[in-house]
Amino acid sequence: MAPVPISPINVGHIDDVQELRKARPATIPERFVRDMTERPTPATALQSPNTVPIIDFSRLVRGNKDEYESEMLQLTRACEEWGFFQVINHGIDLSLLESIEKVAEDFFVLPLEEKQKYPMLPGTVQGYGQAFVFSEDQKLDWCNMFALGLEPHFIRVPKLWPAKPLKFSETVEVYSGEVRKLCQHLLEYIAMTLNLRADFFEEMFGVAVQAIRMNYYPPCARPDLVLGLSPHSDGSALTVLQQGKGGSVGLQILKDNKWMPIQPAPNAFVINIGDTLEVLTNGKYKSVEHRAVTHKEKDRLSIVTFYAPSYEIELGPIPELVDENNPCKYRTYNHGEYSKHYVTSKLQGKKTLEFAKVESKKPT
Ligand SMILES: COC(=O)C(/C=C/C1=C(C)CCCC1(C)C)=C/O[C@H]1C=C(C)C(=O)O1
Ligand SMILES: O=C(O)CCC(=O)C(=O)O
Ligand SMILES: [Fe+2]
Repeated sequence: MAPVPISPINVGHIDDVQELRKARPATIPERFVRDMTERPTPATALQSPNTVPIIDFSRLVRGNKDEYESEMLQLTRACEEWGFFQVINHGIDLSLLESIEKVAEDFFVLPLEEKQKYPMLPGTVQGYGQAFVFSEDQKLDWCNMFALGLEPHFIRVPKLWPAKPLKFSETVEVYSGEVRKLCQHLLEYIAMTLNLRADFFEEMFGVAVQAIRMNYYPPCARPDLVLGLSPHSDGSALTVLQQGKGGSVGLQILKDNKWMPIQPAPNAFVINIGDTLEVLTNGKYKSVEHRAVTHKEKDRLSIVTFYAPSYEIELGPIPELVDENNPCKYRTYNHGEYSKHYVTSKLQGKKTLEFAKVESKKPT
């Protein structure tokens, strides 16, 4: 008997949102219209746009004793209470931030046929398209994505690196090298806020996995009905997000059970703690749920770097961070398996982290 083909995932037809925007249909296609409970919150019900803590990186690196100590306190508070912070004076050349934004914009404005030379196939996470779609009846995000695995090199898929715009690959390489160093330094300071050795994470992570994802959100005639990106927490250890200049305010985080918009500080990166740090710190530092909303007239671009341990490592709560007041909440698992679980599950709040939770003991 002929081998039975493994059934491909049937995701149905996925409309490209930039093309939809150009066609301006009279109504938003049903697959993008969210159920009432999922729709963006009316502005009046949002948490006021309180700014997430701002960390002045230059004060950590070369501040005097007082500056260093107050910045470290701020960093601790950010990781414990917010799971999000913005980093200013990060030392990465602003011209590089402009260049990555420019090549990303130039990529997204290419004709659809050109972008579709690099398809993100159903069930995969690299290339151009929509990730995390696994069925025909799943709601779609009002977003076009382009994602590439970067480090270690074996996760690269060379045929997905675009030929146009000409400077795309070169710019991604230089930018990612700088963001990688920033992640390494931030993790050193984060380790020290936990009374761990500065090189603790660097040593544990091995050759860290790094990926880049560019998200483009065209304007939407009915931003009240759709989501730019479904609520989720990131599977990474750290995520570094650059928001395009002049775009709408689109990122929202779940703070005290209410959605709060994040107003980007000029030339800053938004950093968030991913699931992996939540597990390693036994929940002391939180990976916070976030989503993106769209705007009636403005588009928005975000350039996101995921930084995570090598797939080989086994991880679980750091023993120093577990005690009778903070009992072990997560099991030990292989990070490669978690990554696989993450990229094969739909974005659904913090659901993917259930993979790592220790089953709660039933009262006897
Ligand atoms: C669309 O992709 C993602 O959202 C994403 C995937 C990142 C990855 C690649 C694009 C290439 C292969 C590596 C990796 C899975 C990291 C999110 O990344 C999160 C999820 C995990 C797990 C993680 O480490 O970052
Ligand atoms: O575009 C944004 O602001 C959010 C992006 C994001 O959360 C992600 O890519 O994981
Ligand atoms: Fe995210």
